[in-house]
Amino acid sequence: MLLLISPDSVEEALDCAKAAEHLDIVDVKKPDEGSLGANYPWVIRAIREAVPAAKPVSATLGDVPFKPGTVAQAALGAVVSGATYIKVGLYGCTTPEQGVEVMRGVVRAVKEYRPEALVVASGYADAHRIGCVNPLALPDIAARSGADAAMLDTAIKDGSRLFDHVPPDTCAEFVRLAHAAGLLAALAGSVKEADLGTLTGIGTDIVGVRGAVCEGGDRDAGRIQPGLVAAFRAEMDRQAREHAARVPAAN
Ligand SMILES: O=C[C@H](O)COP(=O)(O)O
Repeated sequence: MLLLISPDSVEEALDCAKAAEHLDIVDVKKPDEGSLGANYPWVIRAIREAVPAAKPVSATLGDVPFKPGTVAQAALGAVVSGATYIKVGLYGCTTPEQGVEVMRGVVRAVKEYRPEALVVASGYADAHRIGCVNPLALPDIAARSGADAAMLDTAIKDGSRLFDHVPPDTCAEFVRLAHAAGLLAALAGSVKEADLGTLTGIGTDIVGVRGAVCEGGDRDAGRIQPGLVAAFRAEMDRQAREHAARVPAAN
């Protein structure tokens, strides 16, 4: 399982760089503009320069409306700025067809510029609270649009967590559907160390985290702490070892 950490500024990205050996993807966002809030192109560029070249930089395009042209143009902005994972929060899409239309535009904009970049279609575990597409529709939306990964995060960061809205069995089904379609499966939403055993067990490819590695567990007021990133990674590695010992045939 890969660890994606979401700094909100160049300063926090430098803290991530100090813990670079413990993380896999640096995910640029602007949490004060929403759960998948988009940051400025110059911040993406500066963060790309601040973290080791071997670590991919991801950028979120925002909790986007159903405006496929607008979102495709934003996607090009993110990839030109140096991101090689492009994450789209399908906030304003109420049907799978709308999601596919938005994602097709993003995939074309990104892949025409940088074919090896990965496109991530993200839905929301608490979709029922905001009226957007069902979490289990995401793997199909991602596959039909040519994206590389399907993801879930929480839209409303009020302390409720991924498993409060999408229980582990349903997350397992999400991962199964993504893998059956040849996609990576990414999960996030106030994930804590205690969730890592379950996330490992169901075969999650990428876990996205912010609050759990911020001072005081506070994703808004707290800053990312390199020591917390290292501790989170140590627990991930411990869970991976335990899982491998339990299910040797799968490894
Ligand atoms: O993509 C990952 C998210 O930023 C997760 O943030 P969170 O752990 O604070 O919910």
